[in-house]
Amino acid sequence: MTERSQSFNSSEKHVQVIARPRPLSDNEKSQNLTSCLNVNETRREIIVNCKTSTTRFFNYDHVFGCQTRQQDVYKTVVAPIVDEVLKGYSSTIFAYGQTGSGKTHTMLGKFSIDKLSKDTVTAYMSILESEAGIMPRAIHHIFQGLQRQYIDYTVKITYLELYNEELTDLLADTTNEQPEKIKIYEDKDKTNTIIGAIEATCETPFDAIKVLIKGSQRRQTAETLMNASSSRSHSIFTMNVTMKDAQGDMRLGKIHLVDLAGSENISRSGATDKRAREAGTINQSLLTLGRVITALISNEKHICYRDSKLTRILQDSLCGKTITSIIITLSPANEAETLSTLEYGHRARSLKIRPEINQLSSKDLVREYVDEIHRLRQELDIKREADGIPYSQYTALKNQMLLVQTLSDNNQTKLDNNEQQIEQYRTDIESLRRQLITQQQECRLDINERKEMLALIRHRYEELIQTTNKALTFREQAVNAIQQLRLTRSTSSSLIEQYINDCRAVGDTLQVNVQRINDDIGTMLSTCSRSVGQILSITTNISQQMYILNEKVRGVLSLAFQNFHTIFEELNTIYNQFQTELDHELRVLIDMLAVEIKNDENQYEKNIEEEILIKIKTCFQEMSTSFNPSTQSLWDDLHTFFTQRFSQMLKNEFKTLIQIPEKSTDDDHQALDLTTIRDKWLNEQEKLILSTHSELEQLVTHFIQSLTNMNNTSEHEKTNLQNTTLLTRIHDISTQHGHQIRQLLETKLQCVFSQVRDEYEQQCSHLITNIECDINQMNLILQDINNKFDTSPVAINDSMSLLIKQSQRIDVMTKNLDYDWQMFTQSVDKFECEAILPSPPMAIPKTDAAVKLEIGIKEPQSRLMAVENKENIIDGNLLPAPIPVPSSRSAALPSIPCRLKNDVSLFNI
Ligand SMILES: Nc1ncnc2c1ncn2[C@@H]1O[C@H](COP(=O)(O)OP(=O)(O)OP(=O)(O)O)[C@@H](O)[C@H]1O
Repeated sequence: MTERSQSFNSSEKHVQVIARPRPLSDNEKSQNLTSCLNVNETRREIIVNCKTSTTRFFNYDHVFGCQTRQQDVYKTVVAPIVDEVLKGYSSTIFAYGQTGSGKTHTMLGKFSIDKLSKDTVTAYMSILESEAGIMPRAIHHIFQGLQRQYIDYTVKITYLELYNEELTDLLADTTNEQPEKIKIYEDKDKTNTIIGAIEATCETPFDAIKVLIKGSQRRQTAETLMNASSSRSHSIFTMNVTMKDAQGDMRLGKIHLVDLAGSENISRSGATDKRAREAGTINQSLLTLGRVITALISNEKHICYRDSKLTRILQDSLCGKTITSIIITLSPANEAETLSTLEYGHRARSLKIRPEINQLSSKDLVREYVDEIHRLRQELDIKREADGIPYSQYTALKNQMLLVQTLSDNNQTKLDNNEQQIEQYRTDIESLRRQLITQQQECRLDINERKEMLALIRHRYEELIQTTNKALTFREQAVNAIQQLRLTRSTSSSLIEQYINDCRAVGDTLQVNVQRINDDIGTMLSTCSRSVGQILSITTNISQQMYILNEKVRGVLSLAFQNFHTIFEELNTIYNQFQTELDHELRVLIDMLAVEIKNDENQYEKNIEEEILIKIKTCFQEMSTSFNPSTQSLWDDLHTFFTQRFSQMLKNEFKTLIQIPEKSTDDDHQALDLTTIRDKWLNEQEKLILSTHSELEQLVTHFIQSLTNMNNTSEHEKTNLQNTTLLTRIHDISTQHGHQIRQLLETKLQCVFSQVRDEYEQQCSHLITNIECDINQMNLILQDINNKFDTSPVAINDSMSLLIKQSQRIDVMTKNLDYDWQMFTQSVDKFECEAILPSPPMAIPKTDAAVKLEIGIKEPQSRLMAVENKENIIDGNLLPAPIPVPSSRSAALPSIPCRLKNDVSLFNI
């Protein structure tokens, strides 16, 4: 047999006592208090480790550990009792213990009042939460059982508070200023009935929960030192359940859930004055309860129920027909109170009970009602007698009553007759009722569904209301925010307008400034472009000037070269003339010698003749040899001299020209001393001419010396006649022609140099003037640009960059000019090398005397065959030695005029 089923079927039982200690609170832990309890749940035993006395052991019907969950307490202790209530038993569950030991926690639990007050459905759902106590769980359990087991039921709840021996209806309307006084009425059966208390009829568990919430909120609490929210009152939550099963049997179930006030004594709780009274009263009630329990245990005749309202209300619960349980709650840190509570519980456990089911059939009910009517009549008689009604009247009344009774008896017969009819009707009604019940059940199910739906809708509605409230709050906040925004916007818009105006003003100023700057830049740009144009025109001008100069230089050079050519032609002519004359004289001499030789032919032996012929031939050969190199050397010297002079002259001239603009551009502050340069140049030219003159003289002297050497060589041949004559002739010729050559050269050179000098002077002065003019112009432009930059600092950067670009371009142009000049110089050098060299002397034509001399020489030669030298005699012509020319130049040596004409392009710059 299970624990649940075995509990109340036996005839006699004792009051169930359950012990439930709570864990140490944070406050107790902070005070380093320790638990005096040990719990053995299996053996249902509590061990108290007493500090002052020996260890105490207590056994109960159930013992829970301090960590036992609410649902386990309910399941173990309360659920079996509720099952019995649903069968029609009455039951009472007390929570007994000192303040703060956990009575309210066990009975109501952390069934948050705030939570409950807000949302009933949520509260109801939280019944099954871990911290919910016995009351909400019992409500849920009872309604579940009723819906499952019975076809009809009513649940009525009363919720009373006993405070200071004053009963308060916790379900009464608080707005009613004069609430109805609650009285306890005791009938002749010594049964106490409470009159004036509201019985809340609950159709659904939600209604019951609502009632519980309402009562709990009203429950009066007071603060003591021992518990911050101590309950100083007893609360009695009663559920009366009338159940009707399918057979029509009625059952009356009843459950009292009693949360007693703290059981502590006054001194230890610290209560004083009013609180002391409260505490005293509390203890008095509990003492009475204890005394009642003791009396019941001792089977005393007189049980002092009437000593307190608590015992009067709970009289039927204590008298034995009710299933009674006491849950003793324990504070483990308080040894004395714990012991007191444990002893109280232990004593209560001896209380015997014989629970009876409260089941009534319809006949029993009718009989009960008839008995009740009879009892009431008797009471009325006694009352009337007590109130002094005259007996005659009473007799008359009694007769009347007897008459009524007779009539009643008659009627009773009729009634009995009718009763059968009624019984018949009842059977019919019963069958109808069954049908109705079936329909009702269906409807109930439907209603339940609808109720659940309604509950859900209500839940949703409440949520909606909450949301709407939130939305309204939010709307208000939004409206406020919008108003603030509007305010801010109006403030901001004025500020923004002001700001825009300021910006516009600044913009206008900026525009004006930008316009001015643009104008300045435009002016500067136009100035710069003008300057650039001017610089370009200057550059072009310089280029033109350079080109003109170049052309002029080329003309001068051409003229000079023509002059030199003429001079060389003349010199060549002179040379030819001299050569012819010399040749002529030599031939004359040879003829003379030949005549003399013929005359002396007889005087000399053949051997001597041959010897003399050899000697003569050698002599002429040497003469010729010594003469030709001399003349060749002379031409070489002349060529070198002219080449050097002319080249140097040209270089100096152009360098001077080029240095002038360079100087002027590099240093604007240095004045050009062109006159000094020019004078210097002229002096140098004069010096050159003088040195040329002296060198020419030296050359002529050298020439004469060469001829003298020739003479000496001739003398050396010991042919006095020949030598003397030849020497004399040669000397004469040399003197005469050397003088002529010298004079001619001097004249021509002076003429050429003066011409060249004049031309150069003119061109240079003209060119320098132009360049000076251009430079001045450029300086002016630069000055102008500088002034512009000074007045318009904004455009400095652009103009500077432009200027830098211009100066870079000028640099480039200068470099180009320099490069062109170098090219030009190189071209001139090349030209000099190619053009200044005189053309080689032409072959000397043979004269008759020469031919004769040659034949005269050749004949003995052919005879002798020993002394013939073929190198210098080719095809019978006597050739002069070739002019030594450097090999590098010999490859390209065209005639001077042709070269000048063809190479004009070389001088283009
Ligand atoms: N078994 C338990 N487990 C955890 N906490 C508990 C337990 N019993 C009680 N408490 C806690 O102890 C404190 C006091 O409990 P409770 O208010 O129920 O005591 P009480 O006996 O009803 O006091 P009073 O007589 O003053 O009303 C509460 O904070 C409660 O949550």
